[in-house]
Amino acid sequence: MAAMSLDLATTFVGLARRQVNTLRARTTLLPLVWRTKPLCFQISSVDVKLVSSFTKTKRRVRTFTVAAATTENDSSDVLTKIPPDDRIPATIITGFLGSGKTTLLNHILTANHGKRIAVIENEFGEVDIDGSLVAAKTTGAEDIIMLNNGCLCCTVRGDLVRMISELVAKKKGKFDHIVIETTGLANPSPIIQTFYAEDEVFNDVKLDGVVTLVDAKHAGFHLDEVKPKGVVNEAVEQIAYADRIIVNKIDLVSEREVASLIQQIKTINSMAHLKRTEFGKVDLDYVLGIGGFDLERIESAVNVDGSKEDHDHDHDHEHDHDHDHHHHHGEHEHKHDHHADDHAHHHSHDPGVSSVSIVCEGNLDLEKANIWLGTLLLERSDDIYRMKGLLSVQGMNERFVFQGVHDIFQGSPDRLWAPDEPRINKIVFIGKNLDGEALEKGFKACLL
Ligand SMILES: Nc1nc2c(ncn2[C@@H]2O[C@H](COP(=O)(O)OP(=O)(O)OP(=O)(O)O)[C@@H](O)[C@H]2O)c(=O)[nH]1
Repeated sequence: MAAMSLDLATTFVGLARRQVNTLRARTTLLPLVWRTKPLCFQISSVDVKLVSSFTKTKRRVRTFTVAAATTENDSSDVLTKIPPDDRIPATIITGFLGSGKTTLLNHILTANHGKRIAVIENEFGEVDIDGSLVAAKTTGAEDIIMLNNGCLCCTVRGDLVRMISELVAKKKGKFDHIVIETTGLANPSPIIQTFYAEDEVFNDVKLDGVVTLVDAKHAGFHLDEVKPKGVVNEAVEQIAYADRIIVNKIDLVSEREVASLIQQIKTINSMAHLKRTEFGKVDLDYVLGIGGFDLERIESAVNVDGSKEDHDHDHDHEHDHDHDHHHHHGEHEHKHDHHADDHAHHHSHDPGVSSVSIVCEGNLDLEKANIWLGTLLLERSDDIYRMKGLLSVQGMNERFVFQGVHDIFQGSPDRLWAPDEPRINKIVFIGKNLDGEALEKGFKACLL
């Protein structure tokens, strides 16, 4: 048991916001509570359970808490008992039209991984399921369900909830993983939010990750496409929400084109791991069981020191791979990356969506950090697509980790800081119209 016994300042920040466009319009009051408890902490997404249960109340109050396993007296509303997270993992496969989603799905279904997979495929209109999913017959995927009367991100979210609930009710124990293939025009955000906002889903299924296929030949065109005001560029959104990006169809383009595309992708999303491939051929553990929304895996996402491009051992390239060119220590935002070769691209794609990293040593004043982050969510949660962070809070012996998708926020103490470990805070934001300098300034103002 950790010896320290702190009950750090508890700050409430009232947040009111308009919900994202695709969800019901609503006003939300969000008290943000950070606390540490003296006993061993368990990281869990249970705090989101708290979130989702609150969404049922008329005045939608959400409590973001540190969840800790403790039997200590506690009169606050902080959740203190965490059940083990044995929910069924679900993976969203997204990507623009023709990028290779079904090809990847076939690869997953035919690969030898021992997992029993239930598939939910979302296609517009009539489709020949056996035709598109050639692997369906041969692999005996536990269940293949079609959603073909609309797009998952728009009209059929309710259907998705029903299907998942039905799958769980009828087949629980008969499959190990759910894979959902979206249409090529889907915006992943409302699909992601379904996993948190709907109790029927949340109780039994946890979102494992968002895998985005990118067509190496055509993606540049779609990313650069200027949409009318207020219309999202789906290709950009699909990359922005990804945990894993697969740059597919590299057989159709030159190395230089791939490198340039990768650079462009990284300005949008510096958090995701990225792989280049042909016909969706990636290791299965690259796409399944990735824990993209797990607090215990925050570190790999916020670690901006190394390249996030993963290389298969059998896939050697002689050229320079255009690894991350992140600016460290929070000095700049990624959208103005000054890599000479690729400079032109950074100003051509939707300039609104980018990644900002802040890396900064020091201890945070809890109250200030609470207010800063709370206010940021209050004012900007529509624009903040995803965020992940690892913080050093004054007086707290553990690292504090958090992740968020728009106004959904999970935070928890993580492992103890090692005695000689530098107290380095790391945060990555992905979103629209992010002002890297302002974010860094706001963050630094919270340091002691
Ligand atoms: N040359 C080449 N073709 C590919 C590759 N991956 C997939 N394809 C082909 O590209 C076409 C589209 O692939 P799909 O897997 O159907 O793409 P999708 O994203 O599911 O397509 P939609 O459902 O229409 O959005 C198919 O003919 C595939 O065989 C690749 O790496 N290289």
